Amino acid sequence: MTAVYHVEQIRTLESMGATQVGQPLMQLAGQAVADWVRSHVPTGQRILCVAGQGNNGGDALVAARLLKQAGYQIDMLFLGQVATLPPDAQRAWQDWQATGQPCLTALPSPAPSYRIVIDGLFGIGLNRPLDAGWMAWVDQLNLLAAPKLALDVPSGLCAKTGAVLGRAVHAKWTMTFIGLKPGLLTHDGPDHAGEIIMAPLGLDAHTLLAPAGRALHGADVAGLLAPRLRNSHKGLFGSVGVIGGAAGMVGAALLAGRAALKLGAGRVTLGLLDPDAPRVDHLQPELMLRHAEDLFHLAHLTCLAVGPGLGKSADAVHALDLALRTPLPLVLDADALNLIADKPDLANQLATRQGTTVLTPHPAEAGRLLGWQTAAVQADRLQAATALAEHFGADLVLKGCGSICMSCQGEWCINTSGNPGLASGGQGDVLAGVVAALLGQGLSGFDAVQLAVYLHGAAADKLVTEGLGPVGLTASEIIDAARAVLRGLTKRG
Ligand SMILES: NC(=O)C1=CN([C@@H]2O[C@H](COP(=O)(O)OP(=O)(O)OC[C@H]3O[C@@H](n4cnc5c(N)ncnc54)[C@H](O)[C@@H]3O)[C@@H](O)[C@H]2O)[C@@H](O)CC1
Ligand SMILES: Nc1ncnc2c1ncn2[C@@H]1O[C@H](COP(=O)(O)OP(=O)(O)O)[C@@H](O)[C@H]1O
Ligand SMILES: [K+]
Repeated sequence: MTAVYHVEQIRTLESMGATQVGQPLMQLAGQAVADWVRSHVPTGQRILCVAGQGNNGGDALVAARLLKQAGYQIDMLFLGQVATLPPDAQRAWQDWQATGQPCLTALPSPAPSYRIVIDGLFGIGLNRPLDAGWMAWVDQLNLLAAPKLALDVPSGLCAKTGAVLGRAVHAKWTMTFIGLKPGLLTHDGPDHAGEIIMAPLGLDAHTLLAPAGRALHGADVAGLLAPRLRNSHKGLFGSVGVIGGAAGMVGAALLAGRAALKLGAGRVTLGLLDPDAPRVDHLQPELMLRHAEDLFHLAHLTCLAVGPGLGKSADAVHALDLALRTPLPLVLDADALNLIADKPDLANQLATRQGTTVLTPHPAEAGRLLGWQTAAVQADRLQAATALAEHFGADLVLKGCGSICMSCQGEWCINTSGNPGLASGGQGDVLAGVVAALLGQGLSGFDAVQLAVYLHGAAADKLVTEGLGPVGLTASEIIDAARAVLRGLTKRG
């Protein structure tokens, strides 16, 4: 379990930790940076250290001094005002001055060839968009060929949300202090943070403060599905129904159904809305293809996924209405979510239903459900997911880079698997099918969401590692790869 802390919690930990550790945390932060650089960059190399006007700059100043002492050539670019530096950073500035080395206020021209750039412009104190002057500085840093090591957070990235506030440093590595922040893991965070290096600064944050959430890794979901007894039968693994597949969108329901089957559902029946839908899936003849309304007469169903290729016809509304009235665990995706956003009656049914419900919105669908612009959802994905869970009392995933899994109780984690190979049509249908398969096998809504989201991303990562994609990765390919990843995550008997 990797803990994730809200920015305010990091501040609390800082003040608790300063007394626990017994020395200024900034010294420890600078020391951690210097230690890391010394183990990655040969002594004597030229390094650019950039410090801004807060404690993030103080970390850079401490690291610069220690690296200078260790024999590196340091160009110290200081972009703050000495008089307004916070006390610890001011001390770090004085210590740098005492080395007799200058502080630059502009990059040398032409820019020297640096081995590495240390970014200490802004950390968790960034609280508003960068103005043109700061953006120009970030642009200058990004233009340098040397790889960047961001301190705590890539400058310009909001540590809380992962939104770029105007412009942000593209780091190859981010050394983050005390604990992970949500913004490193979601939205634009992963593209800017690069590899994350944790520097706890001697604090055992966990024992001081319960984290707000978690980063989702394979170890968190390994063993959620128990190994199967030899004396098993298909009735033990769920009978999943998928409702969708209106004219022109039958493929979406097929993808969800195939995914449910290959991720272990005992039986899968598709309820298709297209009157001319095929009666058999020749690629996956194990699927049973029916008309949508037929599904409500099947006594053996244990779980329903509604939405893949559903459309917004009267028949779709009727099927969704019936589904919401069943006590079955439900997965609601795509147009099922859009219909709920459009129709207060359906929204009310969802908010008051008793059974397990899992919502799988992408940001635009989440925005429709909340009455927010998509941009507002992306501007604070965690807040949007929290608002959805509170409003509908459902477990959910807010999809996209750094998918947020949120329980109906407000427990959350941010997925670390996946890549842009998943940004193609049909991938959401597959995810909905995987969630349904796992609900069918008896997982709770939140466990099913976490395992499905992790598997879906890890499947894409596996394919990329094997040399497929990410460009052109198809949803169909994800299904078999997810099955292979699941095999590795299931407890051995
Ligand atoms: N306080 C502590 O005990 C520790 C703090 N640490 C470092 O301190 C950082 C936080 O320090 P600060 O709170 O000083 O914050 P920052 O150093 O992130 O920057 C805050 C400063 O930038 C200004 N600012 C914010 N947004 C701006 C914008 N868009 N344009 C221009 N100026 C803007 C603020 O007014 C403030 O002066 C952490 O990220 C971490 O790097 C570490 O040294 C660990 C210990
Ligand atoms: N850049 C990305 N990184 C990680 N996961 C992604 C990325 N882009 C898309 N995904 C994932 O792929 C899936 C796409 O779902 P969705 O947008 O509903 O697709 P569709 O409607 O075409 O089926 C989601 O699970 C989403 O989290
Ligand atoms: K920074």
